[in-house]
Amino acid sequence: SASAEPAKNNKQPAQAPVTTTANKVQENKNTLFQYSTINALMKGQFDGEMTLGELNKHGDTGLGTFNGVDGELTQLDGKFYRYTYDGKMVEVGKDAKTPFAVTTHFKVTKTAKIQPVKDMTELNKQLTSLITNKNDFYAFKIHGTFKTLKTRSEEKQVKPYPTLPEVLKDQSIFETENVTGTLIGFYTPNYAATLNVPGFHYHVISDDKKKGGHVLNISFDAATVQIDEIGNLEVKLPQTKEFHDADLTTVDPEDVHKVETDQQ
Ligand SMILES: C[C@H](O)[C@](C)(O)C(=O)O
Ligand SMILES: [Zn+2]
Repeated sequence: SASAEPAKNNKQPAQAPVTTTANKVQENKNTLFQYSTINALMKGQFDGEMTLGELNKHGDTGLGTFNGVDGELTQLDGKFYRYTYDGKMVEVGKDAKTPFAVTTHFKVTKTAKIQPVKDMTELNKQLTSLITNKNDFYAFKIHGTFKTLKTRSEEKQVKPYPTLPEVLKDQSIFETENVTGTLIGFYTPNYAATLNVPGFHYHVISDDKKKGGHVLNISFDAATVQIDEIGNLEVKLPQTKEFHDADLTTVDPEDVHKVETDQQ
């Protein structure tokens, strides 16, 4: 018999899924990629497997450190720089490895005016007022002339590695004035404090690529901040024995706060 005509599908076409603006925004939000976790770094896991070349696939703007915690890592426009223990800024090739770094393909979702900032507490307060979703992650970029800048770096360690707080007891500190450059910052919600530095974490690099490091304090006149609201987090977990064997729940976020901020 003649093959029956396929039954007319007289059903209405399936309704397109209703997407709320939130979902729509969610789909378009950026991703933060990080290798390893701050708790692993705090416990002295200073040798990662991830190369900067690999990291670069996940972002063009970021911060972190190098294996052996050999100085401060700042990534700007897809290039990596090390601010060394003795205060030199050197560009680093893509074969170098990192035990902890965060990066994103920086995408400006909003810009805002920042009023004069007398210290980091003030900067954090102003950026907090610009954070619309406190449980999202954020990346920031501020290009300007920093009236005062206090940064740190640390010396390359040898095995058996101490903990990060042990290393940073001997951090080197640099205080400079009138530095023109780019401040790169990340905001991590407190609920993610075992993964990344809770609150704000900034690294800086001068336009002349001579100064930089992990920012302990800063002041500047009015500036414009570029904000990148992040709605996705990708954590690459080290496939190392030390990562698999570690108890990563015993780090006190207060200890992280202490090593990440100005204690002097
Ligand atoms: C050790 C270095 O300063 C790093 C990873 O940027 C940080 O912990 O703040
Ligand atoms: Zn840092």
